[in-house]
Amino acid sequence: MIRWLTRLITRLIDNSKPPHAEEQPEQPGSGHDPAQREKSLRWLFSFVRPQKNSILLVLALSVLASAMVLLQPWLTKTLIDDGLLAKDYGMLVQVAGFMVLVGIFNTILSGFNRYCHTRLSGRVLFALREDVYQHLQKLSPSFYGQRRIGDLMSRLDGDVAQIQRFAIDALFASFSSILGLIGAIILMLSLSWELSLIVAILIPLEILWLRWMRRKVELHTRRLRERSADLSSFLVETLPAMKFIQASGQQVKESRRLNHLGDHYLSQLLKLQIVEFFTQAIPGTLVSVSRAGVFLLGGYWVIEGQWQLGALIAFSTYLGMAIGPVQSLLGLYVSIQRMVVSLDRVSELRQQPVQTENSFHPHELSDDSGLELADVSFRHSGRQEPVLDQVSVSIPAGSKVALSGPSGTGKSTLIDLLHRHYDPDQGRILLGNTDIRQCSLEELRRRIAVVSQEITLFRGSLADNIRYATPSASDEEVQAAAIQAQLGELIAQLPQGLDSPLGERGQQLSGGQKQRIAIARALLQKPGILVLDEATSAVDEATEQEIIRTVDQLFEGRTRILISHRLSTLQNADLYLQLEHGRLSQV
Ligand SMILES: Nc1ncnc2c1ncn2[C@@H]1O[C@H](COP(=O)(O)OP(=O)(O)OP(=O)(O)O)[C@@H](O)[C@H]1O
Repeated sequence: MIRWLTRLITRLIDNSKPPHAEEQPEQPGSGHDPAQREKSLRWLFSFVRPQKNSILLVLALSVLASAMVLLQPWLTKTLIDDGLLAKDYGMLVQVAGFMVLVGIFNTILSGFNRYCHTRLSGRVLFALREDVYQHLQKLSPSFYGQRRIGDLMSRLDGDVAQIQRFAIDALFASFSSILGLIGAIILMLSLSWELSLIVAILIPLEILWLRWMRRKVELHTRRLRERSADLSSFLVETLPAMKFIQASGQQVKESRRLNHLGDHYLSQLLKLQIVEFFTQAIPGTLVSVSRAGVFLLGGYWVIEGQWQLGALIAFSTYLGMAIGPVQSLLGLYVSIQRMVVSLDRVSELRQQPVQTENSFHPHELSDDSGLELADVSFRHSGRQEPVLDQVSVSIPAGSKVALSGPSGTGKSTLIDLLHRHYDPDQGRILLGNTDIRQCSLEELRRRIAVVSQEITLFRGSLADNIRYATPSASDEEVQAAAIQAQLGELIAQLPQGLDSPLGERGQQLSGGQKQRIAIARALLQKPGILVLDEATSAVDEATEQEIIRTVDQLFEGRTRILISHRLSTLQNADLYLQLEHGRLSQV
């Protein structure tokens, strides 16, 4: 069933490229490959399938709701022809009473239907978003280095919601439309088959028109989604940098940029609205013409006494009911185009290759394992020069290593390779005797704690931030790690001590305080290898010496790798390594 549906939709949308496609530079997420689309649609329906029971319930409710809607005009017809015109008071009271009951039942039904529908639709939305987010969690820093965060947000938010709207809302809308259409046609035929022909002429005309317009809708929707991503990117980029913008006196320039982006978005939105207006306007006009035709011909029959007034009123209501579903089905055809744009954009993220896969059968690691780089070469994608060129080094377990080298030479990249954010192009990295590609990623990253220059802090208390990588740590352990990392003074200053909230990204803390939080985090992680990558650059030399003494004391017997441009940080190491021009040498 799902396969049939995905094929049908693929065929509906892929029989031609959008206009001017050849003039457009290929955007990420603007794929037109039918096989790819079918795969994306199958992925989409994999979130709908687990909701089978809820779907059946909502479908059953929709059948009932459609029956209630179809009943109303029939009751009106009975009221007019058998009650009013036949002057039958009993019938009049009976039908009026029944109408009240149907109305109450309809209200209860539609409230319950809406509740079930929202629940189902929300479940699909969150499952979809979670799946994409989980995939994004596996992607390497190079992916994030190339992408605008605002664009990713726009895909995860706006595009996923657009897809969900189609996957659930539009499918139900089409189901009730088909039901309503079938019911209305049967009742119209029973009233007058001659007048029913009018609907039969309308439908092909509308289909032809919409087939022609849908390509334009797709093109303009794609452009609108891109403009929306531009706006999100702007906000994501500038809001966290407000202090810098103020210090540089560039507020007016940034406001102008926002205005400019807003104008682009608005003009694209208006273009889309114009296209959608014409898409709807022609079918709307055809409906008015056909309704007038029914009243002319049917009215003539009533005047001539060949037909009853109630039947004409009921017929024209059913005509409206038949045209409504036809239009919403054709509208669905257009909304598929909108959904496809979003599906392409989200699938493009979902299909980003994961560079470092987790091992299926991870090897055990021991805590006192030495580290070895054997002929390791690595080049960042898009760069000519390798960062590491056949690097080999052996670091015995428990040693203190000083790693230095000019800025931009690849020290942090080397650490990223240890953490498997990337895998070497050539060579192997061994922990103990195990290639780190054969370890569990989680275990590897727990065993190698990296404290870097850029400290990530989240909203939450100081304690929550310290135990981020070790959520099971007790309050006492958190307290001990904080004191060891020289955070005692900060804790004393904060109103609620360790439980004080840090605010967004810890903006109220100094650089040195943030670094000490990161060191406390690493202490709590109890790693076999600790890497301090310029981790103490934001504290004065005396505090730095104090932290390094503490680290040496606490991590005695464990491997420590210190990266710094300050010579004082690198004192008393067992091994001095210098990285330059891709080569690692002992000094
Ligand atoms: N994701 C990436 N994509 C492409 N190139 C990158 C990426 N990350 C880093 N580089 C490049 O790799 C080289 C090494 O960068 P890296 O950050 O490892 O240097 P570093 O020695 O740690 O520098 P610093 O001492 O200034 O922190 C630089 O030329 C940098 O521009």
